[in-house]
Amino acid sequence: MKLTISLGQMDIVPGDPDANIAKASQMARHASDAGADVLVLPELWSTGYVLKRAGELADAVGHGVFAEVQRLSDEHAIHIVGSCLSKDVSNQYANTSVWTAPGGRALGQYNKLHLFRLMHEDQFLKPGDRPVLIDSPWGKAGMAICYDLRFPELFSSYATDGAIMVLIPAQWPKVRVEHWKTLLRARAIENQMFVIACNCVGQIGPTVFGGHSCVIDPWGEIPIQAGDQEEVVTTVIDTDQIDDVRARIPVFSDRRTDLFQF
Ligand SMILES: NC(=O)CCC(=O)C(=O)O
Repeated sequence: MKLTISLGQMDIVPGDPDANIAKASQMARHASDAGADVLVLPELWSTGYVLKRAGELADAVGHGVFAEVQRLSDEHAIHIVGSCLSKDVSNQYANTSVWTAPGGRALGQYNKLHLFRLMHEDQFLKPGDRPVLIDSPWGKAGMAICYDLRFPELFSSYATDGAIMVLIPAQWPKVRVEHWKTLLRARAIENQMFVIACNCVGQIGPTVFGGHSCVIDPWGEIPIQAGDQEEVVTTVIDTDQIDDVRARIPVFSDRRTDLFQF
């Protein structure tokens, strides 16, 4: 099955949801004009890492920025995935990625499992308590956010549970962009699935973000990779490629499940 994906590599305006929603709106229009089925946005794209202002900037899922995304998804008939600051009924904050589908519905939501201490997430946010696999119209899709990329067991659990792709919104600094590229490729190759990752660009405080948003196929090839500027890039993937790669090198059948847990 063919799936057209756009990555909206945004230069996030810190602490200004209105400015970022305007950018997301332009990106959704651009992606829709390019024929995309799914638009992926970065991690915390509506606010950036201004976690000290979570009380003012976080929204309950379904409200505020999440409702704006639903409006964009309906208007442009496009699925949208990206993470924003959320709050729950007890006013606890999380880094939440929602898969928003046209027609006024969300297919699922995921709270970042591994909080990134270097950017103080552990001081402000509550970690997620479970992996989330979305039943998308193109097959099962695992949800991950940025630092989660360093934890291969999350990706291997998704693959074992039938994922054909994992979507990763991120704010990954330029200084470690080689880790970003290497880990994304490794996760795709070792799990023989598509890895779809959207980073941001620009600078927030002292941190410069690395861009290089990309889609990686189950063989480790990179059909599309952005540079280090704000842009929307689009590519078409064929989910049937997964069966071809898994037939060529049957790592899932060859796993030593008698020795290791997956
Ligand atoms: N926002 C993040 O989770 C950043 C993760 C990161 O930079 C890393 O090196 O890992």
